[in-house]
Amino acid sequence: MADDHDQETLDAEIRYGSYAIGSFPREFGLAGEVEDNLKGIEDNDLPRILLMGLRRSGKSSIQKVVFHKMAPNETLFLESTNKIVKDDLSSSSFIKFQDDYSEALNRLNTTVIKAHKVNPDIKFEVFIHKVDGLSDDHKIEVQRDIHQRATGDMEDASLESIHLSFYLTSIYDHSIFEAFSKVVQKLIKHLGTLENLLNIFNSNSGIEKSFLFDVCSKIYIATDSSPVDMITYELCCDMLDVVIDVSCIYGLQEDREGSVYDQRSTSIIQLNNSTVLYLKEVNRFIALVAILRENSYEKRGLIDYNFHCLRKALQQVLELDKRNHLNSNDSSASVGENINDRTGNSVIA
Ligand SMILES: Nc1nc2c(ncn2[C@@H]2O[C@H](COP(=O)(O)OP(=O)(O)OP(=O)(O)O)[C@@H](O)[C@H]2O)c(=O)[nH]1
Repeated sequence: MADDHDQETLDAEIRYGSYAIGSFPREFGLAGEVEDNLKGIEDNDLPRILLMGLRRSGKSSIQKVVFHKMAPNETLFLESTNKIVKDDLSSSSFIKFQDDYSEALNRLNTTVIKAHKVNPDIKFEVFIHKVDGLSDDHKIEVQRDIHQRATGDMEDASLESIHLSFYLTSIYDHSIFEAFSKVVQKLIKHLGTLENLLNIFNSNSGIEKSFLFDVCSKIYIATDSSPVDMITYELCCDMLDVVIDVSCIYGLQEDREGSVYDQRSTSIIQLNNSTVLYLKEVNRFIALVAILRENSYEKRGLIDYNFHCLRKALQQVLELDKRNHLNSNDSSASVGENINDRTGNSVIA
């Protein structure tokens, strides 16, 4: 796919052999465990997210900020990457935000058409990146324009069936985490079940909003069915940061042994606006973070009990997925189906 493009203007790289391993940097001490978890699953079976975009469009920065906790301003010193690797699985496309994005749109169009020919099941996610310098009105205008032009190009090529999803992103706020969350959620087979479980938990516990977080990356892999607003998501991300940071400082033994996040990880933070943040460990990689009103928190025993039931149910779903996958050798399934199966099994569990 990349062979036909000019290396100066198109850089396609596989950043992650698998989402799971990529999302747990080794310094976090979990990569080995994830690898153990994935034993028995062929490398070829793992889902891949391919980041593509023009030179300096921000691909390395996104990877570093989302998965390696790099501070956004440190990305200013990142050097250009010169690798090009071809791959035909699940794909994400990144458009660098610039005044004239015609070149990026042309590249997007060519890439999508070629990739679709190779594999009609590829999902395309377009990140309109570096929008931090734009006003809110301008952002909407740019998104509408890019959406119209990109889908118009697809129609001209008689490929109306290709669905492009668009996200406005920046590494300087939580928009990149939110966008990545939505991309990853499309790869989760049992998303509906997870969502239902969270709905039941919320309604029986007086909780307003709850998220299942991939602890290391702060991507949320599922939430209840009420709409997500950015402020709530940011608050939950901050809660997770606080818990991990405090654990890093006070939770490790003197020889720095042990994990900063384990089954004892739990935290309640009461804010001065009658809101309570509630965090609990679900498994080695996933945490539940919920928001509730102070008066609902009076029934803490009930919430803890409901969480206990939720945790068991979530673990069953994740375990079931993993077992199903390991038992399934159906090589005839479409790539899209495989991606979903795999992710539900091993990537998130
Ligand atoms: N304002 C702003 N700058 C960004 C954002 N994301 C990345 N950048 C900057 O864009 C520049 C290029 O980022 P890289 O991550 O190196 O881009 P790349 O696409 O990996 O570049 P190549 O490896 O050359 O293809 C860096 O100076 C980043 O700090 C963003 O969301 N907003």
